[in-house]
Amino acid sequence: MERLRRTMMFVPASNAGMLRDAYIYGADSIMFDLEDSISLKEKDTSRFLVYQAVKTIDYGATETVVRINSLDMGGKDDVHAMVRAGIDVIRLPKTETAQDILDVEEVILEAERQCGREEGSTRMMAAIEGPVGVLNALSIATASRRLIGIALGAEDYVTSMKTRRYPERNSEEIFFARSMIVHAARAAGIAALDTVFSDVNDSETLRKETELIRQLGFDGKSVINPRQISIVNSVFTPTEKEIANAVAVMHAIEEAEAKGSGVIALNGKMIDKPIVERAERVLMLAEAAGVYRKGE
Ligand SMILES: CC(=O)SCCNC(=O)CCNC(=O)[C@H](O)C(C)(C)COP(=O)(O)OP(=O)(O)OC[C@H]1O[C@@H](n2cnc3c(N)ncnc32)[C@H](O)[C@@H]1OP(=O)(O)O
Ligand SMILES: O=C([O-])CC(=O)C(=O)O
Ligand SMILES: [Mg+2]
Repeated sequence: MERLRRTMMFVPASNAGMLRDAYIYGADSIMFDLEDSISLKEKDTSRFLVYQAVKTIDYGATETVVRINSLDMGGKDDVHAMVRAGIDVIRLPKTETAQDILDVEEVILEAERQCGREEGSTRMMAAIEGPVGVLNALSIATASRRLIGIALGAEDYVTSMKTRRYPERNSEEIFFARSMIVHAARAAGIAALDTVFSDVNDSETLRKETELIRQLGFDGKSVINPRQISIVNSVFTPTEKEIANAVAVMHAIEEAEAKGSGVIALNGKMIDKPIVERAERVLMLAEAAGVYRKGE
């Protein structure tokens, strides 16, 4: 079954209390940040705090991700510590080329060998946060078998594009980047993850933005605050109506197949292979989210 990645919550690694409690809020993944939310002075202590947290806290089914620094800014030490601690996924920020991925992968492999961790078991994801990365999205997404997904980092992206974010105007300034990322991820068969929404008090706009990215085909979104989790999770969880429709589609196609046909009408709408595939995916996501059980 596909792993749910509806929400990936950033947790500043300098905050021991947040590191301890981060998994209780129900995000599918938690992402310890060693990069831009950490001041230069705090980098070493933050790395040590995450190392201790990942080694000693049982995060249960929650996926653990760490956002490292670039390799020339402490990223090598980040990778070694995180691989040793047993992190699930290493996220490379500001990825520009496939070579960036290969360079980090080399350090990961070296770290796995040094600490006796199974080779290949540390997964990776790449954040794309600038025009070069956006234009290279497909080669980045296909650079390594370790990659579980690619993500947009829109705050850095709009800064390098000399604009800002306009969530109140349908975010047209990031539509091209989002489209490139979702296409590259789908072409590579990995997850597409959207960027953060930074106004933690504006739940209405967050919901609208999440509905838009679901419409574009994304799997989930990064969040920065526990209050954002239930909103994003609910948008990415199939509704009762969607589940009932998917079940009806599966019944209809079974009926058609029993009669030797691959097409049938359901309430006036044609059902054939791609519609059945979509229904199967709705049921798989619903099952993974615990709102549906096969056979119901
Ligand atoms: C562009 C980028 O790079 S984005 C990625 C980097 N940025 C980050 O990681 C920021 C993460 N988020 C935060 O630091 C905070 O949520 C802020 C600064 C945005 C808002 O802070 P606050 O207004 O204090 O948050 P709020 O009052 O909602 O906090 C409520 C509770 O949730 C906890 N909490 C808030 N954010 C987080 C988080 N990201 N992870 C874990 N716990 C959190 C708080 O510690 C607090 O816990 P408590 O009730 O036990 O004291
Ligand atoms: O990756 C993210 O969503 C957060 C981030 O660093 C950015 O937007 O620049
Ligand atoms: Mg960024």
